Amino acid sequence: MTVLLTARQMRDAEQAAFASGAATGAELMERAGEGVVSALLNSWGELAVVPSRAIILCGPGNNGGDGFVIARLLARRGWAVRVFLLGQADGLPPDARLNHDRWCTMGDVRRLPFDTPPQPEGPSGVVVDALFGTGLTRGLGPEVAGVLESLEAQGFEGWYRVAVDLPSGLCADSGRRITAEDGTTAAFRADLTVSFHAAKLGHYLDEGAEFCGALAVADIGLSPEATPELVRLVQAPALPLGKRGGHKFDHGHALVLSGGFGRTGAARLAARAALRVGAGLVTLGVPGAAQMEVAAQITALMMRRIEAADDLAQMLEDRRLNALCLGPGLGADRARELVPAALAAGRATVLDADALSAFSDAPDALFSALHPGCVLTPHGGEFARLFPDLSARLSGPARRGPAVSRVDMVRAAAARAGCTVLLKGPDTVIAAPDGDAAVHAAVYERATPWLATAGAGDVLAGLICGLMARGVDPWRAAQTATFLHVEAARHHGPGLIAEDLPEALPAVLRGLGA
Ligand SMILES: NC(=O)C1=CN([C@@H]2O[C@H](COP(=O)(O)OP(=O)(O)OC[C@H]3O[C@@H](n4cnc5c(N)ncnc54)[C@H](OP(=O)(O)O)[C@@H]3O)[C@@H](O)[C@H]2O)[C@@H](O)CC1
Ligand SMILES: Nc1ncnc2c1ncn2[C@@H]1O[C@H](COP(=O)(O)OP(=O)(O)O)[C@@H](O)[C@H]1O
Ligand SMILES: [K+]
Repeated sequence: MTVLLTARQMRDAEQAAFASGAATGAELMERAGEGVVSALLNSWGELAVVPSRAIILCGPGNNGGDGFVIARLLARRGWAVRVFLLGQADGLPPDARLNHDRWCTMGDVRRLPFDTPPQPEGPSGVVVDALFGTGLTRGLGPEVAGVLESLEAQGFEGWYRVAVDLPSGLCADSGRRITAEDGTTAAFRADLTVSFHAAKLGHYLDEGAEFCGALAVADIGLSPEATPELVRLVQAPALPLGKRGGHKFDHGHALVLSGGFGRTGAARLAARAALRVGAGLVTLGVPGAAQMEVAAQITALMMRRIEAADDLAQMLEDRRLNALCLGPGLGADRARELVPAALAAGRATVLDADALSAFSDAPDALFSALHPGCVLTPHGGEFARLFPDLSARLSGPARRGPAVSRVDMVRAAAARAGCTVLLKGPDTVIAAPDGDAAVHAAVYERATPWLATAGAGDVLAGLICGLMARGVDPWRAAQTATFLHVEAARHHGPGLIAEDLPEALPAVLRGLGA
């Protein structure tokens, strides 16, 4: 399992290595520097062949210490290396000071902010940002911002930009830029970020991936963690997806509630996704006025007339209907009518879109009716309507590092709602009420910008519902559906519209050996 760490968890891993005698700080720093050098040589093969030049910006902590190691290793390979230090050598922590002093036997150290900004001194080379890593406590002031700006000036176009551990200015826990006292949010924009031991949450959440460029994680010989609060990175389905034979009723019967005439498309998309992901049967619950419209559009899907809460309650007397999806295209009035009846039936239930927004005036009434078999799938706007206080903490400026993150807020939301909450976005965060959290990030090699298309969220709700109909618990269904959703988008590629997602699933499932 791949996990994403906070700055604190990373420090704990380091301390555990010290306590067990597995490594010293100087050894870890040496391996960190080696990791950066080998990652940059791997990323840009020409640099491994012909020595190039580097400008290395070192900060006042151990991130700066890594920079001095990198300077030494590159100079040994014949590179022309210029080193700059923010602050005084006297103030460096011991391991960073040691590497500063070793570098000083090979070359000089200039002071930051620049007396005279560095010149490119050649058409290409590498700028290394070793200013701040996991120890960033506040925003970059105007002087550091000026330094970063000077390295984006004319002449540096052909230079690669590498961040050590994290781009300076970016929070390790949240992926948000920390705001300085003057209100600015400067951060280093990297082509490649090389982190150590395990990726941090900030590499995947929020603006993280945008500023990291590409991400490499170097092994520095620390042991895997065993703390319970770790956040998992979703990189595969949470369970095998093959069907083990049996009757259609052995794979569950999902019920997707549709909106009225002219508004049935969203529910039909969700229902088709539920069927494609393997639910044995899927029925659309449709108001009378929309029956003709739906009947003209469906074949394998079934349809039942559901006008009011009583109809739904009566239908749910059939225990074979084991998973519900309400929200896509449902309409606010119908949502207020049907959601309480659906929740009272105690089935596995996905609430999305209108089924969430309809309760923005009375979220507590919704929360008290929810049960652990539910999954809420808000996008950012729906999340803000149900959890305005939590959303506000994410939208205001982050003035201190580490800053509050999407994971913190979705965990709080899941605890409040008493069920699984999935906050959608390129960085989707899923949390269970017991504090378990997972991130699925459609970034780096999994970027799927074409998923930002109308109806994509309806398909996701249907996938979760379909998996729950198959008996998958909400926590694993939410993660697996998110993974399949992005896999389907990747399989289809540009030009994707929501209708394509269910149709791409067979190939995706086949590729996964289902
Ligand atoms: N943990 C590990 O296992 C390993 C860690 N390693 C490396 O260590 C890095 C963490 O080192 P670190 O803890 O010394 O923190 P770092 O990021 O260098 O900064 C702290 C300094 O910056 C200062 N400061 C903060 N914000 C500021 C601002 N805006 N403007 C100005 N100053 C600011 C802050 O000052 P203070 O807040 O105390 O006033 C303090 O002096 C980690 O990212 C990785 O690269 C590797 O060697 C391998 C193993
Ligand atoms: N840029 C993006 N990269 C990856 N996934 C995205 C991106 N933008 C949106 N998505 C995903 O697409 C879906 C959009 O859902 P939603 O906002 O509810 O839209 P709709 O209501 O139109 O269906 C979510 O699953 C979200 O995670
Ligand atoms: K850095």
